[in-house]
Amino acid sequence: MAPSVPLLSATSVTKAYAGVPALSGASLVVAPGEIHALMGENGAGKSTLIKILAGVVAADTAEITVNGERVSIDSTKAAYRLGLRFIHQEFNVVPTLSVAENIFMGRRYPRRAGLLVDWAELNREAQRALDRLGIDHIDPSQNLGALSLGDQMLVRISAALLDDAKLYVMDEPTAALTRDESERLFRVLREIRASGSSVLYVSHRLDEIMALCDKATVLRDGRSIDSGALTNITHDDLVALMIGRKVEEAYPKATAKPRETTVFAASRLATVGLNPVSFSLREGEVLGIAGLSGSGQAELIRSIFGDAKVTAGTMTLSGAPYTPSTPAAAWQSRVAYVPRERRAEGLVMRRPIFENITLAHLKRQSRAGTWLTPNREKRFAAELGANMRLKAVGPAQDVLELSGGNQQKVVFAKAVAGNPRLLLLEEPTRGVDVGAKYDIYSIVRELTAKGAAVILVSSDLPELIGISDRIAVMRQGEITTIVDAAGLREDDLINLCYGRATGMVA
Ligand SMILES: Nc1ncnc2c1ncn2[C@@H]1O[C@H](COP(=O)(O)OP(=O)(O)OP(=O)(O)O)[C@@H](O)[C@H]1O
Repeated sequence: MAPSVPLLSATSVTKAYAGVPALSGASLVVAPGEIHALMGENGAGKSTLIKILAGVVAADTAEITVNGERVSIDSTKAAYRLGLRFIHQEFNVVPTLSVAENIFMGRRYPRRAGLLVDWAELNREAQRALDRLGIDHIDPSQNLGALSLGDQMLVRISAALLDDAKLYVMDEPTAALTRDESERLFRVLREIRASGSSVLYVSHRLDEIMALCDKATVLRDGRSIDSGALTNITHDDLVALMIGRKVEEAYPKATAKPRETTVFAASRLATVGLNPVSFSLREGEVLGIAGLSGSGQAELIRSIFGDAKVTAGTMTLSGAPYTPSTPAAAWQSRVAYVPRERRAEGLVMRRPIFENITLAHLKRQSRAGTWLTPNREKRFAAELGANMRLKAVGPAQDVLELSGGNQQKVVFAKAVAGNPRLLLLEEPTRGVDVGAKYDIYSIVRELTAKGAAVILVSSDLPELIGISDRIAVMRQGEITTIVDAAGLREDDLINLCYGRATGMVA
């Protein structure tokens, strides 16, 4: 049988930013009717390759064919005309327009008498697009910007699925989705494959890739290290390919047990969206927070971080009343926070790495009289960066220029820089590669060994079980139970989140 013509082939792709290579002769070949994973460590070059295919970034060199024909992709329009669709966090949305307007952006709106936009029909058509993903909780007439990140992603995906394209490129589509939403997306992706179109799928979630994808291409340092079917490769081999070393285990072992001293306590703490909750945390303890998204996790974290008006109840920190009125006050009390929406909340994109890391701590540091000078700041940031294998030219590089996963490492470095007593983590390893995840967990362990307490909100259940000492389950704004993490099984935790009986807790 003659080998089939690839749907897309990109070879000898090179790209350097200010002389620093991001891609050095990478290649990618996608066949018709397959789901193809694009994998690699943070900074390996995945996004750069995708942006080149999307016509957003110009390659220095590239040979690209679509259905066997040589093409040049010099604009987003050119990519669109070739039947390539991109679903990307950063592309193609206007938060101030409605969901329906975003879905139909660049397309002809339905009109009445050929003149006036028929808004009712536009909304109905948008609802039909959402229906394909089984979405019935999003109102097509509301502003896109008012939706959660997960819902915004669902809208983007619905829009891309409107017309029959050849290749759908998705960069971490499930990062902000719940388990159910992800499952619905996977069903649609399998339909796309069955219809003969293809999907290029970028993700750091190996389990997802193993379950969904047919083939994978692994990038490392801007080169394609390997490409092939996923049938005969193990999870561990894939990890080793990606990061060039073996990771022995997913979670570093705790070296110390939580101590007796209480660091933080909440007593009947409440805010809008959070019914009274009470719990306490000991030195060196990690309390995981599980629950379906929107169960009150964000409200709990914001209350502790001085970013939500506490309506009832009290908090103590190291035994003293703790009433942070602003996030700045929380930082001053050595309560640190890694937010989930790092772009919006965690970083000043057009400032250097070292400033981002030390910004929140400067006041206290200047009082203590240490690392005041920019050089000291830079050295300190460089050391922290090295601990986390931050891939950057140096501490003076602007955060904007880093890959997504490396930006997340900067947010994490900022949080640990002030030696926190209480560390609040919301999805701290989202978008972070397996090797760096391990490094982040190791730093959490180092902090707890020194006596810090951690509250970890995560939708990654193995991570919650692997890192936490105890797990509080939240449902409808309440903590319904707190269980020990040791020996807890994933499906028991899922059942607790959904409020189903498990037989394991009274
Ligand atoms: N606009 C830019 N200016 C300078 N350097 C950049 C820019 N965009 C990306 N880079 C660099 O190119 C390299 C590849 O980054 P890229 O975003 O393609 O990685 P990635 O594989 O998508 O990583 P991640 O998994 O973290 O998203 C990185 O070293 C990054 O710092």
